[in-house]
Amino acid sequence: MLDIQKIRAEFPILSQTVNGKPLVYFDNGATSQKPQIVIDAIAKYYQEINANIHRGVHTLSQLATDAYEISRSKVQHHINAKFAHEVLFTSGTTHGINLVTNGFASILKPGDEVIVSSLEHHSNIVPWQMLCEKTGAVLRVIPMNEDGELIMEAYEALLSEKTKVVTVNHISNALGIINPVKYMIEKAHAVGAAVLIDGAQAVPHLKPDVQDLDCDFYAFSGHKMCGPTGTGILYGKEAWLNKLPPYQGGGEMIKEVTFEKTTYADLPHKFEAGTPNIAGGIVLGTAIDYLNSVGFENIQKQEEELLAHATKSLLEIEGLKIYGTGKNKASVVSFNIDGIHPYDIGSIIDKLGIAVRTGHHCAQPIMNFFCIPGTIRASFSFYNTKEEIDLMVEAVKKAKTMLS
Ligand SMILES: Cc1ncc(COP(=O)(O)O)c(CNc2co[nH]c2=O)c1O
Repeated sequence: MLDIQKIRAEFPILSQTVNGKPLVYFDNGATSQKPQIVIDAIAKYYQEINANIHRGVHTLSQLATDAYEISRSKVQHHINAKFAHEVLFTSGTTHGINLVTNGFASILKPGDEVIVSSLEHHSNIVPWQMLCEKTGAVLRVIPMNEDGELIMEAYEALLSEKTKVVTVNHISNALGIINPVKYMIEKAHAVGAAVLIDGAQAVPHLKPDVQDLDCDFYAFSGHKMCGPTGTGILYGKEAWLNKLPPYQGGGEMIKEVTFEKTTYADLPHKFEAGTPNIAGGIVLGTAIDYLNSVGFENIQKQEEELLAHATKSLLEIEGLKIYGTGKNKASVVSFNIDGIHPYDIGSIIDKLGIAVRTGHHCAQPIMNFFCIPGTIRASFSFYNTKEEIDLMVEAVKKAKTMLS
């Protein structure tokens, strides 16, 4: 059982006031808040071991290199990757997905098919559209139902020998729907397709096991899981990463450079050109240690209670509709109130200290499906409380009264 007040005391920002009111931070789907141990780790790096990594002969460089590679190893064990060199540091989910689509530009042929889902964030749609435009491959879309769930029968009907890639998010950022990714991966592999899982919204809530999932790629961002912005991970099966060409050219990613020919470094460095976000990569490991110290079972229990309380309380408001009513959900509630634009609700409750996100959440196809301009999205983390949800519900009622 989590001691929530003790947890909250570890997050300095949670004691902030906004517009003269206590901050109620319900935009965790956009980025999570950071515990003091993560904040301190960044300062500690720059105070004690800051140096460039991997080629320095001096002690500080070795200390920084060791810390960076220890963090890589922490990520490897956290996601249960077979090898540390299957774990690539990126600047975030978007970077990781683009690294993969860049690689497939030399693999896909005209007529090949890429399957995406209708629940995707733009970061897992646009790179694939760009890839299809470049290669003549065709994008296919898995439809969703009114509950915001992907229609598996339609997915299986889309699969064929033409399918070369299936890419889907583990959890939808706009609706909170948890997709049956293990099942989808099995079906994709049965036709010989590779699978990328966009884990951006999953890693704050669960520990992905990439070997159990058997996904070929798994991308996520550090900033969504109590880590620094500008950090992320792309996991790729060794065989796939050895097949893909480098994403960027430069220092670090080479074995030998001559004007006649350059040979590339082995994994993971082939995909890690230039000076990386050293502090961010090291502190991502600190964030992972922190979440594991809280315990994902505890996190999931707390967030399930928050989701249930928010869903029940919001539905007591007349004219309120929740989008994403499927049974398997993470702690996200997207909703609207009849006749009121989400932006108007969001901006009024902000004056009362309530931080939610309104709009299309970089998931415009979902909004088009529901024929809405956007939603009000409240996304909870383990450090939020039922009392905060009650404050949000009261604020929404006040906003509704003002706007009706
Ligand atoms: C499912 C999903 N995929 C990819 C991304 C891109 O991650 P980035 O590269 O770290 O930006 C996001 C960011 N989602 C959100 C960012 O702000 N509000 C959101 O819901 C996401 O939710």
